Amino acid sequence: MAYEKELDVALLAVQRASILTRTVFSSHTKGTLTKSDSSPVTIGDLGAQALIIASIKHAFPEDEVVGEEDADDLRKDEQERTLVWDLVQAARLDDISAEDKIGGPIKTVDDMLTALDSGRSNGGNKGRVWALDPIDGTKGFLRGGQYAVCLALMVDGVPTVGVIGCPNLPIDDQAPLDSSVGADADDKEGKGVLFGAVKGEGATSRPLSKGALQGSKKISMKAVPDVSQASFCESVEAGHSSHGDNAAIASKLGITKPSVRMDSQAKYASIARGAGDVYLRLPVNLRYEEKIWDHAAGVVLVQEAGGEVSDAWGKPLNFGIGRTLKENKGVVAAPREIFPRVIEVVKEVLDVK
Ligand SMILES: Nc1ncnc2c1ncn2[C@@H]1O[C@H](COP(=O)(O)OS(=O)(=O)O)[C@@H](OP(=O)(O)O)[C@H]1O
Ligand SMILES: [Mg+2]
Ligand SMILES: [Mg+2]
Ligand SMILES: [Mg+2]
Repeated sequence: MAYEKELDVALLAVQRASILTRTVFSSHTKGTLTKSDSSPVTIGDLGAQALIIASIKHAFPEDEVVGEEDADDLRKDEQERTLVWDLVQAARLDDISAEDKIGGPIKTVDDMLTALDSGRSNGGNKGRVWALDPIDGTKGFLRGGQYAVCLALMVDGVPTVGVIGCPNLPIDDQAPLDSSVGADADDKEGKGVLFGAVKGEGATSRPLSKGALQGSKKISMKAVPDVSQASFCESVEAGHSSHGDNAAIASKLGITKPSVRMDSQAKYASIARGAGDVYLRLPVNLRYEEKIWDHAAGVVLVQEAGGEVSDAWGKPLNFGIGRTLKENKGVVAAPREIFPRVIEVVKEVLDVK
């Protein structure tokens, strides 16, 4: 299979980082700081980024990484640095050969900071670049909702390998998708899914474990013969996606089921496994540039599960022009057969604004 080693390393790296994020999710100490754009970042985001970049750099030293976070805060704040270091040391896969494939534990605090700081690539459309969101849906992570650990390899600007760890999603791909999935989520028994996909090779899900990779199953989007029966997912935060426009689109499509609101790329994963059908992310503020790490892994998953993804005007997402999708506004994802109808209605709603 193409990109077999890349997929293997990405799955193990995300699995190990999820051990760390789960520790923080269930702890009172989340070490939350506020970033310059007033969004939150926690010791979970920082620790997960350090672990994943260390894994990638061990297996593929020449590859570049576009990561959401950096080490600036930890270099200044000794208390926060110690909290993250303790977490990073404790997060280990309990299968030694799996742990070896991703380089084993990070050796020193300096190595941790170097790894965390190695996600500053500007991306582009040449060569191999990983897009990393160590915790996507940080607000959901803090609120007790869905969050996801997301990693994608882009080759010449094209998302090619995508891995998403969702510690709070039910393992069962067919579990019904309703508002309870997005709210008051937990990572207890029966929860925790690791999704993977390679361009041209299909998409899979398996339980998130603490050891070697186990039991993968092929996933695919659900057939939707009647678009009015579709269910759609959207962001929890009204500032990230226009709930009003999303509702107008659903209504024009004849959809009567209420939307399922959940944080993070768990939305892409949920439609890719056929639990939901459509993901609508209509822009609220046209000046906002979507970040490549918020979409790259989810896009591979949906495409490989039988879906299509574009921006709100039906334009393909361009991942090869830097750290953001500056040529695109909004995101729409749906099964291939109903995608043209969904985009038609999205455009109608946007045109009358
Ligand atoms: N204004 C605006 N518009 C659109 N998107 C934004 C905006 N501000 C932030 N972000 C990004 O949204 C990421 C989380 O997206 P979600 O779909 O999970 O949103 S939500 O948490 O359900 O509200 C979130 O990712 P994380 O920071 O990784 O949590 C942000 O990168
Ligand atoms: Mg994100
Ligand atoms: Mg994030
Ligand atoms: Mg963030």
